[in-house]
Amino acid sequence: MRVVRTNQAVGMVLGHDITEIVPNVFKGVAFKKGHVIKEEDVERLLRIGKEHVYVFQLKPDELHEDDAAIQLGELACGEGVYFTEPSEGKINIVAKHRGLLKINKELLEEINDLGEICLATIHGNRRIDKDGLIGGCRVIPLTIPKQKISEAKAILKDAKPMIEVKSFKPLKTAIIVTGSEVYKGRIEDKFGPVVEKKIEAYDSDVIYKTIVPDELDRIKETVLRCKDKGAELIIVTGGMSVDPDDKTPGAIKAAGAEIISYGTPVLPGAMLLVGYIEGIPIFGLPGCVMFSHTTAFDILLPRVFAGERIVRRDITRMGYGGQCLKCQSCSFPDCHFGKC
Ligand SMILES: Nc1nc2c(c(=O)[nH]1)N[C@H]1C(S)=C(S)[C@@H](COP(=O)(O)OP(=O)(O)OC[C@H]3O[C@@H](n4cnc5c(N)ncnc54)[C@H](O)[C@@H]3O)O[C@H]1N2
Ligand code: MOO
Repeated sequence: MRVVRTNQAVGMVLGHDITEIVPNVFKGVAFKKGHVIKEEDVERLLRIGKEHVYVFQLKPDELHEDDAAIQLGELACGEGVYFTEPSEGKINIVAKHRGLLKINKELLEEINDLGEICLATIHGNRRIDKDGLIGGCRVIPLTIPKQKISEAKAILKDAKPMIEVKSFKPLKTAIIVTGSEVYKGRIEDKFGPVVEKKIEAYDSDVIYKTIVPDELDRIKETVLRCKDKGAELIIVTGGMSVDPDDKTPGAIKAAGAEIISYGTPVLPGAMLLVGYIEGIPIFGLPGCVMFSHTTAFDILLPRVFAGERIVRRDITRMGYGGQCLKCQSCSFPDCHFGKC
Protein backbone atom coordinates (compact mmCIF):
# COMPACT_ATOMS: atom_id res chain seq x y z
CA MET A 1 0.00 0.00 0.00
CA ARG A 2 1.13 3.55 -0.57
CA VAL A 3 -0.08 7.00 0.41
CA VAL A 4 -1.41 9.29 -2.31
CA ARG A 5 -3.02 12.73 -2.31
CA THR A 6 -6.78 12.24 -2.45
CA ASN A 7 -7.19 14.45 -5.51
CA GLN A 8 -4.71 12.25 -7.35
CA ALA A 9 -6.32 8.98 -6.26
CA VAL A 10 -9.13 8.69 -8.84
CA GLY A 11 -9.17 5.19 -10.31
CA MET A 12 -7.12 3.78 -7.45
CA VAL A 13 -8.23 1.14 -4.98
CA LEU A 14 -8.81 2.24 -1.38
CA GLY A 15 -6.70 0.22 1.03
CA HIS A 16 -8.86 0.71 4.16
CA ASP A 17 -12.38 1.56 5.32
CA ILE A 18 -13.07 5.27 5.79
CA THR A 19 -15.51 6.32 8.47
CA GLU A 20 -17.61 9.46 8.28
CA ILE A 21 -19.37 11.06 11.24
CA VAL A 22 -21.94 13.79 10.76
CA PRO A 23 -23.38 14.50 14.25
CA ASN A 24 -27.02 13.42 14.60
CA VAL A 25 -27.09 12.35 10.95
CA PHE A 26 -24.63 9.63 10.10
CA LYS A 27 -21.87 7.54 11.53
CA GLY A 28 -20.53 4.70 9.53
CA VAL A 29 -18.36 3.49 6.72
CA ALA A 30 -18.46 6.02 3.91
CA PHE A 31 -16.04 4.11 1.70
CA LYS A 32 -15.11 0.48 2.05
CA LYS A 33 -11.69 -1.02 1.65
CA GLY A 34 -11.40 -2.12 -1.97
CA HIS A 35 -13.55 0.75 -3.30
CA VAL A 36 -12.31 2.20 -6.58
CA ILE A 37 -12.10 5.95 -5.99
CA LYS A 38 -14.22 7.93 -8.42
CA GLU A 39 -14.09 11.61 -9.42
CA GLU A 40 -17.22 12.33 -7.38
CA ASP A 41 -15.74 10.71 -4.24
CA VAL A 42 -12.89 13.20 -3.96
CA GLU A 43 -14.97 16.08 -2.54
CA ARG A 44 -16.60 13.80 0.07
CA LEU A 45 -13.24 12.38 1.10
CA LEU A 46 -11.86 15.91 1.51
CA ARG A 47 -14.92 16.84 3.60
CA ILE A 48 -14.20 13.83 5.82
CA GLY A 49 -10.75 15.29 6.21
CA LYS A 50 -8.84 12.83 4.10
CA GLU A 51 -6.35 14.79 2.09
CA HIS A 52 -4.37 11.57 1.68
CA VAL A 53 -5.46 7.97 1.45
CA TYR A 54 -3.81 4.58 1.44
CA VAL A 55 -4.30 2.84 -1.90
CA PHE A 56 -3.56 -0.58 -3.21
CA GLN A 57 -1.35 -0.51 -6.19
CA LEU A 58 -2.54 -2.97 -8.80
CA LYS A 59 0.33 -4.66 -10.54
CA PRO A 60 -0.04 -4.79 -14.33
CA ASP A 61 -0.94 -8.47 -14.15
CA GLU A 62 -3.61 -8.02 -11.44
CA LEU A 63 -7.33 -7.24 -11.50
CA HIS A 64 -9.41 -5.57 -8.81
CA GLU A 65 -12.21 -7.79 -7.41
CA ASP A 66 -14.94 -5.64 -9.03
CA ASP A 67 -13.39 -5.92 -12.50
CA ALA A 68 -12.80 -9.63 -12.01
CA ALA A 69 -16.46 -10.16 -11.02
CA ILE A 70 -17.63 -8.22 -14.10
CA GLN A 71 -15.40 -10.21 -16.42
CA LEU A 72 -16.56 -13.50 -14.91
CA GLY A 73 -20.20 -12.34 -15.20
CA GLU A 74 -19.68 -11.62 -18.89
CA LEU A 75 -18.20 -15.05 -19.39
CA ALA A 76 -20.84 -16.95 -17.43
CA CYS A 77 -24.08 -15.26 -18.52
CA GLY A 78 -25.74 -16.36 -21.74
CA GLU A 79 -29.16 -15.62 -23.28
CA GLY A 80 -31.84 -14.41 -20.91
CA VAL A 81 -29.44 -13.61 -18.06
CA TYR A 82 -27.90 -10.38 -16.77
CA PHE A 83 -25.75 -9.38 -13.84
CA THR A 84 -25.81 -6.41 -11.51
CA GLU A 85 -23.12 -3.81 -10.81
CA PRO A 86 -20.57 -5.18 -8.35
CA SER A 87 -21.14 -4.32 -4.73
CA GLU A 88 -18.31 -5.12 -2.34
CA GLY A 89 -16.80 -7.20 -5.11
CA LYS A 90 -19.90 -9.33 -5.79
CA ILE A 91 -22.26 -9.40 -8.74
CA ASN A 92 -25.73 -10.94 -8.67
CA ILE A 93 -26.75 -13.09 -11.63
CA VAL A 94 -30.40 -12.55 -12.51
CA ALA A 95 -33.04 -13.75 -15.02
CA LYS A 96 -33.94 -11.23 -17.76
CA HIS A 97 -37.30 -12.91 -18.28
CA ARG A 98 -39.15 -15.93 -17.03
CA GLY A 99 -38.27 -19.28 -18.52
CA LEU A 100 -36.34 -22.48 -18.03
CA LEU A 101 -33.07 -22.01 -16.16
CA LYS A 102 -30.16 -23.96 -17.57
CA ILE A 103 -26.89 -24.29 -15.69
CA ASN A 104 -23.92 -26.19 -17.06
CA LYS A 105 -22.83 -27.88 -13.83
CA GLU A 106 -19.61 -29.28 -15.27
CA LEU A 107 -18.41 -25.86 -16.43
CA LEU A 108 -19.43 -24.33 -13.11
CA GLU A 109 -17.29 -26.88 -11.30
CA GLU A 110 -14.35 -26.26 -13.60
CA ILE A 111 -14.47 -22.50 -13.03
CA ASN A 112 -14.68 -22.90 -9.25
CA ASP A 113 -11.86 -25.44 -9.43
CA LEU A 114 -9.54 -22.68 -10.72
CA GLY A 115 -9.42 -21.41 -7.13
CA GLU A 116 -9.86 -17.88 -5.74
CA ILE A 117 -13.21 -17.70 -7.58
CA CYS A 118 -16.65 -18.14 -6.05
CA LEU A 119 -19.44 -18.71 -8.57
CA ALA A 120 -22.60 -19.94 -6.85
CA THR A 121 -25.98 -20.69 -8.42
CA ILE A 122 -29.33 -22.24 -7.64
CA HIS A 123 -30.20 -25.51 -9.41
CA GLY A 124 -31.00 -25.56 -13.11
CA ASN A 125 -33.77 -27.21 -15.14
CA ARG A 126 -36.39 -25.29 -13.19
CA ARG A 127 -38.75 -22.48 -13.92
CA ILE A 128 -37.49 -19.01 -13.01
CA ASP A 129 -39.34 -15.69 -13.04
CA LYS A 130 -38.18 -12.37 -14.48
CA ASP A 131 -35.58 -10.79 -12.15
CA GLY A 132 -35.32 -14.05 -10.19
CA LEU A 133 -31.94 -14.48 -8.49
CA ILE A 134 -29.87 -17.19 -10.19
CA GLY A 135 -26.58 -16.79 -8.37
CA GLY A 136 -23.66 -14.62 -7.47
CA CYS A 137 -20.02 -14.31 -8.31
CA ARG A 138 -17.00 -12.81 -6.62
CA VAL A 139 -13.32 -13.48 -6.34
CA ILE A 140 -11.93 -14.36 -2.93
CA PRO A 141 -8.97 -11.93 -2.59
CA LEU A 142 -9.21 -8.19 -3.21
CA THR A 143 -7.08 -8.58 -6.32
CA ILE A 144 -6.61 -11.58 -8.56
CA PRO A 145 -4.04 -12.43 -11.22
CA LYS A 146 -5.40 -11.68 -14.71
CA GLN A 147 -4.16 -15.15 -15.60
CA LYS A 148 -7.09 -16.64 -13.63
CA ILE A 149 -9.60 -14.87 -15.83
CA SER A 150 -7.71 -16.00 -18.93
CA GLU A 151 -7.98 -19.55 -17.65
CA ALA A 152 -11.73 -19.12 -17.13
CA LYS A 153 -11.99 -17.74 -20.68
CA ALA A 154 -10.12 -20.75 -22.03
CA ILE A 155 -12.59 -23.10 -20.31
CA LEU A 156 -15.66 -21.24 -21.54
CA LYS A 157 -14.64 -20.00 -24.97
CA ASP A 158 -15.78 -22.97 -27.07
CA ALA A 159 -18.48 -24.14 -24.67
CA LYS A 160 -22.18 -23.35 -24.64
CA PRO A 161 -23.15 -20.59 -22.19
CA MET A 162 -22.76 -21.67 -18.60
CA ILE A 163 -25.99 -20.02 -17.49
CA GLU A 164 -29.02 -19.23 -19.65
CA VAL A 165 -32.77 -18.80 -19.38
CA LYS A 166 -34.72 -20.33 -22.26
CA SER A 167 -38.04 -18.65 -23.07
CA PHE A 168 -41.27 -20.59 -22.85
CA LYS A 169 -43.24 -21.07 -26.06
CA PRO A 170 -47.01 -21.49 -25.79
CA LEU A 171 -48.22 -24.95 -26.82
CA LYS A 172 -51.71 -25.74 -28.08
CA THR A 173 -52.73 -28.36 -25.58
CA ALA A 174 -55.29 -31.18 -25.69
CA ILE A 175 -56.50 -32.87 -22.50
CA ILE A 176 -58.08 -36.32 -22.50
CA VAL A 177 -59.66 -37.19 -19.16
CA THR A 178 -60.11 -40.95 -18.80
CA GLY A 179 -62.28 -42.80 -16.29
CA SER A 180 -65.58 -44.58 -16.80
CA GLU A 181 -66.79 -43.21 -13.45
CA VAL A 182 -66.23 -39.66 -14.75
CA TYR A 183 -67.53 -40.41 -18.28
CA LYS A 184 -70.74 -41.93 -16.92
CA GLY A 185 -71.26 -38.99 -14.59
CA ARG A 186 -70.86 -40.96 -11.36
CA ILE A 187 -68.34 -38.39 -10.20
CA GLU A 188 -67.43 -34.90 -11.33
CA ASP A 189 -64.18 -34.40 -13.27
CA LYS A 190 -61.65 -32.93 -10.85
CA PHE A 191 -58.55 -33.80 -12.88
CA GLY A 192 -59.14 -31.72 -16.02
CA PRO A 193 -59.30 -28.38 -14.15
CA VAL A 194 -56.05 -29.13 -12.26
CA VAL A 195 -54.22 -29.78 -15.53
CA GLU A 196 -55.81 -26.77 -17.28
CA LYS A 197 -54.55 -24.49 -14.55
CA LYS A 198 -51.01 -25.82 -14.87
CA ILE A 199 -51.09 -25.33 -18.67
CA GLU A 200 -52.50 -21.81 -18.43
CA ALA A 201 -49.61 -20.88 -16.14
CA TYR A 202 -47.48 -21.15 -19.30
CA ASP A 203 -49.81 -18.81 -21.23
CA SER A 204 -50.93 -21.78 -23.31
CA ASP A 205 -54.44 -22.60 -24.50
CA VAL A 206 -56.31 -25.83 -24.03
CA ILE A 207 -57.64 -26.25 -27.59
CA TYR A 208 -59.50 -29.49 -26.94
CA LYS A 209 -60.73 -31.30 -23.85
CA THR A 210 -62.81 -34.42 -23.65
CA ILE A 211 -63.78 -37.20 -21.25
CA VAL A 212 -63.56 -40.83 -22.36
CA PRO A 213 -64.27 -44.16 -20.62
CA ASP A 214 -61.54 -46.66 -19.65
CA GLU A 215 -61.50 -48.30 -23.09
CA LEU A 216 -58.20 -48.73 -24.87
CA ASP A 217 -59.54 -48.08 -28.39
CA ARG A 218 -61.49 -44.98 -27.35
CA ILE A 219 -58.44 -43.48 -25.66
CA LYS A 220 -56.19 -44.38 -28.60
CA GLU A 221 -58.58 -42.86 -31.18
CA THR A 222 -58.91 -39.71 -29.09
CA VAL A 223 -55.12 -39.34 -28.92
CA LEU A 224 -54.97 -39.58 -32.72
CA ARG A 225 -57.80 -37.04 -33.02
CA CYS A 226 -55.89 -34.60 -30.81
CA LYS A 227 -52.88 -34.93 -33.09
CA ASP A 228 -55.08 -34.26 -36.15
CA LYS A 229 -56.55 -31.21 -34.43
CA GLY A 230 -53.07 -29.69 -34.29
CA ALA A 231 -52.31 -30.27 -30.62
CA GLU A 232 -48.71 -29.46 -29.72
CA LEU A 233 -48.97 -31.15 -26.33
CA ILE A 234 -51.31 -34.03 -25.44
CA ILE A 235 -52.16 -34.94 -21.87
CA VAL A 236 -54.11 -38.04 -20.85
CA THR A 237 -55.25 -38.22 -17.23
CA GLY A 238 -55.98 -41.26 -15.06
CA GLY A 239 -55.90 -45.00 -15.70
CA MET A 240 -52.11 -45.11 -15.22
CA SER A 241 -51.79 -47.75 -12.55
CA VAL A 242 -52.13 -51.53 -12.40
CA ASP A 243 -55.88 -52.14 -12.14
CA PRO A 244 -57.68 -54.02 -14.93
CA ASP A 245 -59.38 -50.77 -15.94
CA ASP A 246 -56.10 -48.82 -16.24
CA LYS A 247 -55.83 -48.60 -20.02
CA THR A 248 -54.02 -45.32 -20.59
CA PRO A 249 -50.38 -46.50 -21.05
CA GLY A 250 -51.47 -49.24 -23.50
CA ALA A 251 -53.65 -46.80 -25.43
CA ILE A 252 -50.87 -44.22 -25.77
CA LYS A 253 -48.55 -46.94 -27.03
CA ALA A 254 -51.22 -48.28 -29.42
CA ALA A 255 -51.62 -44.76 -30.85
CA GLY A 256 -48.03 -45.08 -32.05
CA ALA A 257 -46.24 -43.00 -29.43
CA GLU A 258 -42.59 -43.59 -28.69
CA ILE A 259 -42.56 -44.19 -24.95
CA ILE A 260 -39.60 -42.42 -23.36
CA SER A 261 -40.56 -43.71 -19.95
CA TYR A 262 -43.56 -45.26 -18.26
CA GLY A 263 -42.63 -44.75 -14.64
CA THR A 264 -40.54 -41.97 -13.11
CA PRO A 265 -38.34 -42.29 -10.00
CA VAL A 266 -40.27 -39.43 -8.41
CA LEU A 267 -42.74 -39.46 -5.53
CA PRO A 268 -45.40 -38.35 -6.15
CA GLY A 269 -45.49 -39.11 -9.83
CA ALA A 270 -44.16 -42.66 -10.01
CA MET A 271 -46.75 -43.79 -12.55
CA LEU A 272 -46.22 -40.89 -14.97
CA LEU A 273 -45.62 -41.62 -18.64
CA VAL A 274 -43.70 -39.40 -21.08
CA GLY A 275 -43.64 -40.08 -24.80
CA TYR A 276 -43.69 -38.48 -28.22
CA ILE A 277 -46.13 -39.05 -31.02
CA GLU A 278 -44.71 -37.71 -34.29
CA GLY A 279 -42.64 -35.27 -32.25
CA ILE A 280 -45.58 -34.10 -30.13
CA PRO A 281 -44.99 -34.58 -26.40
CA ILE A 282 -47.61 -36.78 -24.75
CA PHE A 283 -48.03 -37.34 -21.01
CA GLY A 284 -49.97 -39.98 -19.15
CA LEU A 285 -50.77 -38.49 -15.75
CA PRO A 286 -51.45 -40.67 -12.71
CA GLY A 287 -54.11 -39.81 -10.16
CA CYS A 288 -51.56 -38.18 -7.83
CA VAL A 289 -51.24 -35.18 -10.18
CA MET A 290 -54.90 -34.38 -9.41
CA PHE A 291 -54.37 -34.85 -5.69
CA SER A 292 -50.85 -33.58 -4.89
CA HIS A 293 -49.72 -29.99 -5.12
CA THR A 294 -46.46 -30.86 -6.86
CA THR A 295 -45.40 -33.98 -8.76
CA ALA A 296 -43.07 -35.25 -11.49
CA PHE A 297 -45.34 -33.45 -13.97
CA ASP A 298 -44.42 -30.03 -12.49
CA ILE A 299 -40.73 -30.89 -12.73
CA LEU A 300 -40.95 -31.78 -16.43
CA LEU A 301 -43.40 -29.15 -17.70
CA PRO A 302 -40.95 -26.20 -17.83
CA ARG A 303 -38.63 -28.25 -20.01
CA VAL A 304 -41.43 -29.15 -22.38
CA PHE A 305 -42.57 -25.52 -22.68
CA ALA A 306 -38.97 -24.46 -23.32
CA GLY A 307 -38.98 -26.80 -26.31
CA GLU A 308 -36.60 -29.40 -24.88
CA ARG A 309 -37.02 -32.99 -25.89
CA ILE A 310 -37.07 -35.24 -22.84
CA VAL A 311 -34.79 -38.28 -23.10
CA ARG A 312 -34.80 -41.36 -20.93
CA ARG A 313 -31.76 -40.28 -18.92
CA ASP A 314 -33.55 -37.03 -17.98
CA ILE A 315 -36.15 -39.24 -16.32
CA THR A 316 -33.85 -41.78 -14.69
CA ARG A 317 -31.65 -39.14 -13.06
CA MET A 318 -34.71 -37.61 -11.39
CA GLY A 319 -34.55 -40.18 -8.59
CA TYR A 320 -31.93 -38.03 -6.84
CA GLY A 321 -34.05 -35.23 -5.36
CA GLY A 322 -37.19 -37.03 -6.47
CA GLN A 323 -38.84 -37.42 -3.07
CA CYS A 324 -41.21 -34.56 -2.24
CA LEU A 325 -41.34 -33.72 1.48
CA LYS A 326 -44.97 -32.56 1.16
CA CYS A 327 -44.34 -29.40 3.19
CA GLN A 328 -47.39 -27.75 4.70
CA SER A 329 -46.75 -24.71 2.56
CA CYS A 330 -45.26 -25.70 -0.80
CA SER A 331 -42.35 -23.54 -1.97
CA PHE A 332 -41.60 -25.51 -5.15
CA PRO A 333 -39.50 -24.83 -7.22
CA ASP A 334 -37.55 -23.16 -4.40
CA CYS A 335 -36.81 -26.50 -2.73
CA HIS A 336 -34.81 -29.66 -3.35
CA PHE A 337 -37.66 -31.46 -5.17
CA GLY A 338 -36.74 -32.26 -8.76
CA LYS A 339 -33.21 -30.84 -8.48
CA CYS A 340 -30.82 -33.51 -9.69
N1 LIG B 1 -51.72 -51.87 -6.46
C1 LIG B 1 -51.29 -50.67 -6.82
N2 LIG B 1 -52.10 -49.62 -6.70
C2 LIG B 1 -51.67 -48.40 -7.02
C3 LIG B 1 -50.38 -48.20 -7.51
C4 LIG B 1 -49.56 -49.33 -7.68
O1 LIG B 1 -48.41 -49.23 -8.16
N3 LIG B 1 -50.05 -50.55 -7.31
N4 LIG B 1 -49.97 -46.94 -7.79
C5 LIG B 1 -50.60 -45.88 -7.07
C6 LIG B 1 -50.19 -44.61 -7.59
S1 LIG B 1 -48.57 -44.16 -7.30
C7 LIG B 1 -51.06 -43.75 -8.20
S2 LIG B 1 -50.59 -42.14 -8.56
C8 LIG B 1 -52.40 -44.15 -8.56
C9 LIG B 1 -52.56 -43.97 -10.06
O2 LIG B 1 -53.84 -43.86 -10.30
P1 LIG B 1 -54.43 -43.93 -11.75
O3 LIG B 1 -53.75 -42.95 -12.62
O4 LIG B 1 -54.48 -45.32 -12.22
O5 LIG B 1 -55.85 -43.35 -11.43
P2 LIG B 1 -57.26 -44.07 -11.47
O6 LIG B 1 -57.14 -45.48 -11.00
O7 LIG B 1 -57.80 -43.83 -12.78
O8 LIG B 1 -58.01 -43.23 -10.37
C10 LIG B 1 -57.58 -43.17 -9.06
C11 LIG B 1 -58.60 -42.40 -8.25
O9 LIG B 1 -58.75 -41.10 -8.74
C12 LIG B 1 -60.09 -40.83 -9.17
N5 LIG B 1 -60.07 -40.07 -10.42
C13 LIG B 1 -59.39 -40.38 -11.53
N6 LIG B 1 -59.64 -39.47 -12.49
C14 LIG B 1 -60.48 -38.58 -11.97
C15 LIG B 1 -61.10 -37.40 -12.46
N7 LIG B 1 -60.91 -36.98 -13.69
N8 LIG B 1 -61.90 -36.70 -11.63
C16 LIG B 1 -62.13 -37.11 -10.36
N9 LIG B 1 -61.56 -38.22 -9.83
C17 LIG B 1 -60.78 -38.95 -10.63
C18 LIG B 1 -60.69 -42.20 -9.38
O10 LIG B 1 -62.08 -42.16 -9.30
C19 LIG B 1 -60.00 -43.01 -8.28
O11 LIG B 1 -60.64 -42.78 -7.06
O12 LIG B 1 -52.62 -45.50 -8.31
C20 LIG B 1 -52.11 -45.97 -7.06
N10 LIG B 1 -52.51 -47.33 -6.85
O1 MOO C 1 -47.69 -41.97 -9.69
MO1 MOO C 1 -48.31 -41.99 -7.87
O2 MOO C 1 -47.47 -41.40 -8.83
O3 MOO C 1 -46.59 -41.65 -7.07
O4 MOO C 1 -48.75 -41.11 -6.31
